[in-house]
Amino acid sequence: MSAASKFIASERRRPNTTNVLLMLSGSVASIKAPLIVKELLTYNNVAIEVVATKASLTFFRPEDIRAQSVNVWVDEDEWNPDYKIGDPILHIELRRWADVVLVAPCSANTLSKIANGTCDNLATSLLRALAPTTPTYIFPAMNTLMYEHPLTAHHLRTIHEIIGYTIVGPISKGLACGDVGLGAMVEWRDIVLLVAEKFQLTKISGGNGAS
Ligand SMILES: CC(C)(CO)[C@@H](O)C(=O)NCCC(=O)N/C=C\S
Repeated sequence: MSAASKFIASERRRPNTTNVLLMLSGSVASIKAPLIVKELLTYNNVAIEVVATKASLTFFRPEDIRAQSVNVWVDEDEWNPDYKIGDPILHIELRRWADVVLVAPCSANTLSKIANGTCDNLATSLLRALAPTTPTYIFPAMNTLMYEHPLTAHHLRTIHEIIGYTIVGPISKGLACGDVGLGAMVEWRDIVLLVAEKFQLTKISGGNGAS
């Protein structure tokens, strides 16, 4: 039984739940992924599925997310040798399931793929099949020199104007290579707050409230 056949959107929907699809790409900022997941799970009625590009796996440990009972889907989960017509297709099922998509972080490479309609992995295939009506937030994260490259502005303009994605950040701060400048992903807490506000999420009550 392939991993993909385990995910059928219609079987995964729960009433009054916000389905958050977190997409990770090959920016160092993917180190923040477990923190984003952990914080999202402090809210009521939130379900999370994570889609990781191959390059993003350099920066975080999937078990740090799977340990929180959240799936981390990778390219290998999409197709398997016994695929047959009629089997569920993972990027389609995940696209059907998502109420909101966060590309956090969005690397220069994934940004380029999105802007050009390239769909050569699970993440970009999902975005390529996504309805423009699904709120999608792009969080660029790259070195300043990459961010200031003319193609970055072109790609950002394209995905905003043609597809309608919302671009959030980047911000200026210390970068992975020691540079300080524009290109850092917005703070992971602010990513969660954006979703919480947009979907009027409420914090799970109880506990010592120290979260
Ligand atoms: C890595 C992190 C999250 C630490 O706070 C922040 O610097 C950031 O988003 N950087 C953008 C990615 C980066 O730095 N790229 C690599 C070469 S500079």
